[in-house]
Amino acid sequence: MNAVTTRDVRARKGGTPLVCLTAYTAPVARLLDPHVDLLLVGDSVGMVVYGLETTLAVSLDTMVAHGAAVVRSSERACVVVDLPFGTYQESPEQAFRSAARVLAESGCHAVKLEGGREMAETVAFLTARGIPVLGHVGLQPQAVHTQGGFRAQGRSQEAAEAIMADARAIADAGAFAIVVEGVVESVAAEITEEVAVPTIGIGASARCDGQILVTDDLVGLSPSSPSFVHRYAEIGGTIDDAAARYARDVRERAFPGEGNVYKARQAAGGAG
Ligand SMILES: Nc1nc(=O)c2c([nH]1)NC[C@@H]1CN(c3ccc(C(=O)N[C@@H](CCC(=O)O)C(=O)O)cc3)CN21
Ligand SMILES: CC(C)C(=O)C(=O)O
Ligand SMILES: [Mg+2]
Repeated sequence: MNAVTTRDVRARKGGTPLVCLTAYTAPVARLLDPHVDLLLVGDSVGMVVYGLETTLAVSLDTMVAHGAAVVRSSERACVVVDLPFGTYQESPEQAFRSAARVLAESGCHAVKLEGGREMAETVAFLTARGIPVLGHVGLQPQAVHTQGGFRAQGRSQEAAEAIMADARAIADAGAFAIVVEGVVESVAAEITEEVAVPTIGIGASARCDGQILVTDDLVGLSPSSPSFVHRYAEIGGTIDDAAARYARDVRERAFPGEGNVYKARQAAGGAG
């Protein structure tokens, strides 16, 4: 089991900001693990890795497969796996079955689910039965069709109060932390002040107890990224350059060279 537990995450309320990133694959998990407190196997995998337009079509099997890869390739970070659309909203019992499968088959520490007051009963049901839950309020990508697209939430006083009530309900139900996505700074600040567990912001200002980003956005692998992202690298350009040089070398027969071929064995009795 990885070193950072969900209890450690919860205890960081008001302390050094929690460093969180998404990971979907073994090589990326291995690289990020020493640097972060929490690795999220997000259902954004559907958009980022599988080229889907939304996260809605991501299956539990997909989350289990990527979750297991990330768990196998990390030793420090707390690993959390998103429950995908349609695998938890129906009832607390459905959520428990889905979450139990994810924990058993991936080896992760916790699950994340989107939603506010309507999901509080489910969060309490899971936490009472041994499954730590990370909440997710504000912009909820699985609610893209009811929230009017991937757009900032809580801009009116009324909407801000609704998100505040959602965060409070999820925290009171036992979530160990809450992702707060796509809200203005004043709303993030108020939630962070009011709820007892850490807030982890994405596009929600610095007034949170931690931050999370999609790693492909961070490193410049996504073709485009939301405006709140800072691209710390441009890996896309590096891959483009490598592919262009490889293509040129193959066409010019400059690759493979002398050092890139298997040598025939000098065995007695001739070729082999
Ligand atoms: N690559 C990637 N990064 C993400 O942060 C991310 C995903 N994919 N997929 C799942 C969700 C969807 N999210 C998104 C997707 C798009 C915007 C976006 O385009 N936002 C606009 C503003 C839109 C508005 O408020 O009207 C922006 O410019 O930031 C934001 C969050 C966050 N998540
Ligand atoms: C953006 C984060 C919070 C997420 O839910 C995901 O990557 O799926
Ligand atoms: Mg997600």
